[in-house]
Amino acid sequence: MTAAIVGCPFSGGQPRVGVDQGPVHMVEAGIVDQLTALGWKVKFDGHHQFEEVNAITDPPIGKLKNPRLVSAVTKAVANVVGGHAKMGELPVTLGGDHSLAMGTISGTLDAHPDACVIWIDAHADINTAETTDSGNIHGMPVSFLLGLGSPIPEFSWVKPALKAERLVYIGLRDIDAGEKRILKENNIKAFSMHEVDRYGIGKVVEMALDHVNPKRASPIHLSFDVDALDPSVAPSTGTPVRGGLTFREGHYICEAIWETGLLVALDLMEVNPSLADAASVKQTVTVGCSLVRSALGETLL
Ligand SMILES: N[C@](CCCC[B-](O)(O)O)(CCN1CCC(O)CC1)C(=O)O
Ligand SMILES: [Mn+2]
Ligand SMILES: [Mn+2]
Ligand SMILES: [Mn+2]
Repeated sequence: MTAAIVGCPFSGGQPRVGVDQGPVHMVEAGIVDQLTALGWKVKFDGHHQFEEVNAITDPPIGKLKNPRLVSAVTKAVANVVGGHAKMGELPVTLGGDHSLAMGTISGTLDAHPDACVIWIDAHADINTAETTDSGNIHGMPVSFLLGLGSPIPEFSWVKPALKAERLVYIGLRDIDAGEKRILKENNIKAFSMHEVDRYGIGKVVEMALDHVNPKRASPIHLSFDVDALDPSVAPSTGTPVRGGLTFREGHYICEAIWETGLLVALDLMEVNPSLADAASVKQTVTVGCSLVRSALGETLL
């Protein structure tokens, strides 16, 4: 089995400096060797460079910031991820901000049209151009993938290839008013931290899989935003929210999804190695690498 590390040093979907260095720190922490030690054949052809894309002038479109940059980069990522998937490889995309998931999931759905998406996050990332308050596109990728909101010409390449019933969230606890409306209107299944507390992570993952993958027959794209974890576990991230997943809950999700044998793509997003002291940065990078290993088969026994 081949894992393709897709390093995406990209921060255009949000305003905080540093999240583009997330992939660099994870590779420097040894994720390639760690996956090789697990038995994976690992492809890493260097981090994807987006400088040439940075050059374009890119005034906001409505509230959306860096729209042309985000569109161009995520389109490139879609081609890269889709290409690896079509070669039967497992793309492991290291972010970089979560707007990248517009590209990774587009790529996965191109190769695996019947894939389902399990989105681990404190946030729903489902704002449309009409509902966003920040204009930061890392809060919007899911709306593009579902084809919600008014079409934006600069994003016309994004096909609404994701069906609402093929999407499930775990870890939600900071949802904007507009997003709450969108989740309800589209009957999107979401297990917030309340459900995690109430049922326990084991039952929540089982219910999430029962919802999007009842026969355990569809490929799974796991999109993991490290801010789903409690800030005490992953402090160095752009939009931390208290009351998150424990270290073990985060790892259980990855272990349980690996156990299905259905994982076809993984995103590990929003590690920003410039937002905390050295020890906290190291902790966050280390947790990110550990989650990737667990999603790719590392077990405790
Ligand atoms: N929903 C937020 C946060 C998105 C986070 C994206 B990520 O990939 O990290 O999941 C806005 C959050 N909002 C900002 C102002 C606060 O007062 C309330 C929360 C947005 O900017 O759309
Ligand atoms: Mn590549
Ligand atoms: Mn996110
Ligand atoms: Mn988030």
